[in-house]
Order: sequence, then C-alpha cells, then structure tokens
Amino acid sequence: MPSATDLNSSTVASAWADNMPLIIETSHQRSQRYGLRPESPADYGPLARSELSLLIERNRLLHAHAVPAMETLYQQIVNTHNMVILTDSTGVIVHTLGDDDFLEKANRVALQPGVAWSEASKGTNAIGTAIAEKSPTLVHADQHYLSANHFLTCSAAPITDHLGNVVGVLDVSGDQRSFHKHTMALVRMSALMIENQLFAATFEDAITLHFHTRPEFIGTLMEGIASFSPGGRFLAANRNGLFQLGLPFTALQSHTFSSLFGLPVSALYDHYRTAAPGLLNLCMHNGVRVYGRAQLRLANGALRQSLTDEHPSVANTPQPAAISSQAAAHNRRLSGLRYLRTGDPQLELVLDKVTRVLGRDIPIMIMGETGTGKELLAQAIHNDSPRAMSPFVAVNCASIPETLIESELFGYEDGAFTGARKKGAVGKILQANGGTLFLDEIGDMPFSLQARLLRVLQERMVTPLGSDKSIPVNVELICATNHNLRERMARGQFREDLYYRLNGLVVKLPPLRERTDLETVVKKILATESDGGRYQVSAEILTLFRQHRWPGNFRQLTNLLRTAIVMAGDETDIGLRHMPDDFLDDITHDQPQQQEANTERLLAHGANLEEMEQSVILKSLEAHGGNVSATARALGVSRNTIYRKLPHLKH
Ligand SMILES: Nc1ncnc2c1ncn2[C@@H]1O[C@H](COP(=O)(O)OP(=O)(O)OP(=O)(O)O)[C@@H](O)[C@H]1O
Repeated sequence: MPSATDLNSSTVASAWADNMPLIIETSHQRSQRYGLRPESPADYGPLARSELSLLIERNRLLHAHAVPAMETLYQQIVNTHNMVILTDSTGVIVHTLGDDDFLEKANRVALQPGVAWSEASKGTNAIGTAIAEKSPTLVHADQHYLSANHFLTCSAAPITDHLGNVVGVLDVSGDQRSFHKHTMALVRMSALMIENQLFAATFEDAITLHFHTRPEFIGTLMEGIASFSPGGRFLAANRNGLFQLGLPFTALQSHTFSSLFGLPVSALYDHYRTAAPGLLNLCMHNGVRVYGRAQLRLANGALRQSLTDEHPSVANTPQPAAISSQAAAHNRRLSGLRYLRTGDPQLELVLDKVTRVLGRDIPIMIMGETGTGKELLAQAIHNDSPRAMSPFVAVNCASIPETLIESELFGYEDGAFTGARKKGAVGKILQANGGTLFLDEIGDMPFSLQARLLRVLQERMVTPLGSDKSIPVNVELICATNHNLRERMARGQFREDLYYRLNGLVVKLPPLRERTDLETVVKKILATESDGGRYQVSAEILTLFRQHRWPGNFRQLTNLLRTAIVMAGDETDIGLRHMPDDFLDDITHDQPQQQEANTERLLAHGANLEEMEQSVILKSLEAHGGNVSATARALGVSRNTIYRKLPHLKH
C-alpha cells in the first residue's frame, strides 16, 4: 500500500510530467514504429565483458569527467532508492552508482553497464527519449512504454559537446514512489558541470575565458565559458557563454576576442604576464560589463604566430607585428631572471646557478614549498634561455586526473577513443618541441607513466596513444616538486632511474619566512597590483609580516596585499585595519576556536555534511593561500578529493 506521502509525490510527479505530454505521446508513437509492444519482453542482454571494456575505453574522456560529478550527485540522493546512470551517445549504460537495495531491483530490468536504453530497444524511457529529443526528459511510471518499466521514475539530461552534439546522458532512476521534484534540477546541473569540464578539456591550444556580470559567479555553474584561438578568433562557448554573449553560434564564428570583449589579445597576454593578475574587467560588444578570468593554454611561439590571424577589421587593434614584438619584450622584461632578483642571498645563489646552465641541455629540478615561485622561476629560466622564442609548456601532474595524464602528455591519434576530438590531439610533450617542458608536481606523476616518460627523455621520441609511429622531440626539461622525492623513492612510489634522469641541477627556493628581502618583495607586489607605487605598508604591518609563517608563501602574500589594496581604497598607507580577518586570526593563533565556532554556526543553520566539508576545505584553502596541494596535505586527503568536493576550483 503506498503511503500518503507516496501518493503526494506521485501526484506531483504526474503533474510535472504532464507538462510534456506531447513528448511522451510522440515517443510512444516512435516506440510502436520500432515494433515494440507494451507487454514485449525487453532485450536485456548486456554486452560481453570485452565489449564493455571497449565501450568504456571509447568513452574515456566522458567517463573521466562524469564520474566525479556522478559521485557528488549520488551523495545528494543516497538512501532514496535511486541510482545515477551514465550512458554513451546511443544510450548504452557506461557506469552506474546506486543504493544496494535498489540496484538489485534495477538489475532485474537491466539498468546495468552494457545494456542499451535507446528508444529502439526499450521504448519511451528518460534516457532514450532525452537522446531523441535532445533535451532533459522526465519519464514517470506508466509513461514508460514497456509495462516492465512502470515501477520506475527517471530524470535524464543529455550531455552535449561544444557543437551541441549529444555525447552522453546523465540519468537518475528510481522507484516511482520515491519521485522528488528537485531530482531533475540536480541532474541538469550535474550534466552542465560535466559539459563545462569537457568543454575546458576540448581546446588545448586556446585562450579560455570564464566570465560573468558578477565576479562571485566566476568558477560556478553560472559562468560563461568561451574559447578563442591563440590569435583571438572565436572557437566556441558553453551554454551560459552563448546566452551571455546573446548571439547565435553561427554569428559568433565571425567574431574575435577583441570584437566581443573590447580588448586586443595582446593586452590579455600582458595582463597575465604580471606577477599576480586580478580579475579582468571587460565590456562586451553589447555594452554589458563582465568580469573574467582567462586561461592562456598556449605557448609563446603559438601566441606570436597567431597574433597575425586576428580579424583585421577590428578597430583599435594594433598592427600584428607590433603587438608581437611588444608582447615578447614585455614578457621578457617581466619574467626574466633579473626580475626575480630582489636581494635575498639564498635566492641570488639559486639564480646564479641556473644562469650558468642556461641553454646547456641540463635538466633542472626546482624544489620548494608551495607558492615559493617555482613556476615563475621555470618561466624566467625559459625566457632567458636561447629557446625563449619557442614554446614554454607547463603541465601540473597533480591537477590532471590520473586517467587523463597519459593522453595530455603523449597526445593521441585520430579515433584513438571517442569523446576525444576527431583529429586526435597533440600532447604537451610535442607542443613543447623546440622549447621547454615544465613538469610541475612531478612527484605526483602516476608510477605507471614514469617509465614511459623516462623512455621519451632517453630516446627523444614520443609515440601518441593509438599510434605506432614515433615522432622525434627536442625539449629542455624543468621539473618542480614540493615532495621529498628521495622519500617517495624509498617507498617505491618514484622510479630511481627517472629521478636521476631529472635532477641535473637541483635548486631549492627559500620559503618566504626565510627571505631577507620581504620589504622589497612587498613593495614590488604593491606596485604590480596597483599599477604604480601608490601604496605602502606601515612599519607595524611589516613587523607582523616578518613574524608570520606564510604557509602559502607568495601566493598567500599576493592575495593578502590585493585584498588590502581594495580595503584601503583612497588611503595610501596600508595598516592593520585593512588586513583581512583571517590573517589577523592567524596572527593571534586563534584558528582552532574559529573553526569550532564556524562548525557550530553551520550546524545551527541546518547545513548538511557536504556543506560542512566544503566549509572546512574552503577555510583551509584560505589558510593556505588558495593552494590546493598544501590544503590537501593539511587535511590528509588527495588533491582529486578537493577538486571533487569543490569542482569550481578547476576553472
Ligand atoms: N618573486 C615573486 N614576486 C611576486 N610574485 C611572485 C613571486 N614568486 C611567485 N609569485 C606569485 O605567487 C604565486 C605562486 O607562484 P608559483 O605558481 O610560481 O609558485 P609554485 O611554487 O609553483 O606553487 P605550487 O607549488 O603551489 O605550484 C603566483 O601568483 C606568482 O605570480
């Protein structure tokens, strides 16, 4: 006997589903045409094990980006007799997550990997109908064409690529008595999250802009994302991006970064050459002001060459050749080794050592705590080396999911797996050809890939996935780590042969608390952050800075000064009153009590476990200057866990 609540939810479900009777009706007609009858026994035969592995392999990119979102979604519906399902573009189930009791029931109607849920095999159902209609679809109880599926309520949303092609479906299916009106919204949000991640992974050699009229929405599902060629030609935008730009895709194809956002790409490039760039303040083609954060995933060489392909008719765009040399000069001035010399003796020694090996084909290993400027040093070494006019390609081995590192580094051939771009992709190693490859957090390189990397370094040949051809490659290598690699070797996590191949010259960057040039460093950051030398810190603040431990090093100091400048406004002297509260808390060693108070406040507001976890992570992130590695270490979890819990961090 269904309970009163069950009847209620069932009524709501029917009302909800009544909004699209036409979709259901049309789908039932299609089901009939497929030769199915409501009482037909469905074809439940799953794929053979080998075919299933092939299916997962073909949908590797989709699978890798969808699984974290599926886990988060599952946390929201756990113990509600529901399951989360991912299918490929044809409706064949690739992955499922669910409550044990419901899984048993679901297995009876074959809601399991390898089984096809297209309309042709199962008649009207949320997955198949979402694919047919290319839109989010709820199919409730007897709206399913086959009677065998009437006990189900299913909410599915298609996952599309940047061209609007369906590449998969995300679905929540459960006992129809467990229908909840918010499920569809959750599914749609999760599908959007997956789409955004796939979008970000699609364009490798591109400028990707994350934008919104409100700065706090950048990095959330509401943000617009648009990609441009290295020269600024429009490539694609995600759903929210298209909505904010207010133009159809076909019209956008004749646009450039500068015609859409009123800024030449060279200016964007300059902005990101500064030591600690803030949010961009942009004016769109329709006069609407937006904030933005861009990722310039391209090499110096690519940028120079591509600056010539920007739309020639765009007003105020300087001549390409001029931009190119200006940008290169700016880049060298701001990012050369000289720019890093601020008087600290430990650092001077490091800079002297690296200067001696410039252009000598000696691999450099940079050690140092998080935020000490390892990447900045690597870029400066490259900029001062004879390879300066060739690409500098940085790969953070800790932030790429383990399953994707291989294709990111080595690239893949046409059709190595679907979900990937048709023409294959050039891996980072080949992108760096002729220039410098910077492998950040090398200690996190999966063990299985270390042997492959070593082979590339020794043989100077790279073989993309799915290819049997080796391509010669010539890169200067710089690695960075904040792990003790010797300890990792002793624990069998890091290959000894690779270690000795990588550490030609080992240098260690001093942490901020040991540096004797703090005053100069602070002045330099204030000047960069405020477009000139208008601001200065009080003697009191400088004393506090000298006593502070700076767990996030430069990253933390830069963020702190950026906030203080905003707080100071028209005042030019930065004092204690302009410091963020968490810094003052740190100084007074008040953190444990603060954390407790926070937890109590959250509990009082009825926060769930997930929100509490997010709050703890955010707090710890703040304390570590926004550094994910340090936060993960402090909390004793992996970086991937942090990205999974706070997916917007990836942007
Ligand atoms: N000497 C410096 N002067 C000004 N800002 C700096 C300096 N060194 C680093 N920064 C700034 O600090 C931040 C962190 O620097 P970077 O990414 O190079 O550190 P990292 O050691 O590679 O960090 P992680 O280990 O976390 O990857 C960047 O925003 C960078 O611009």
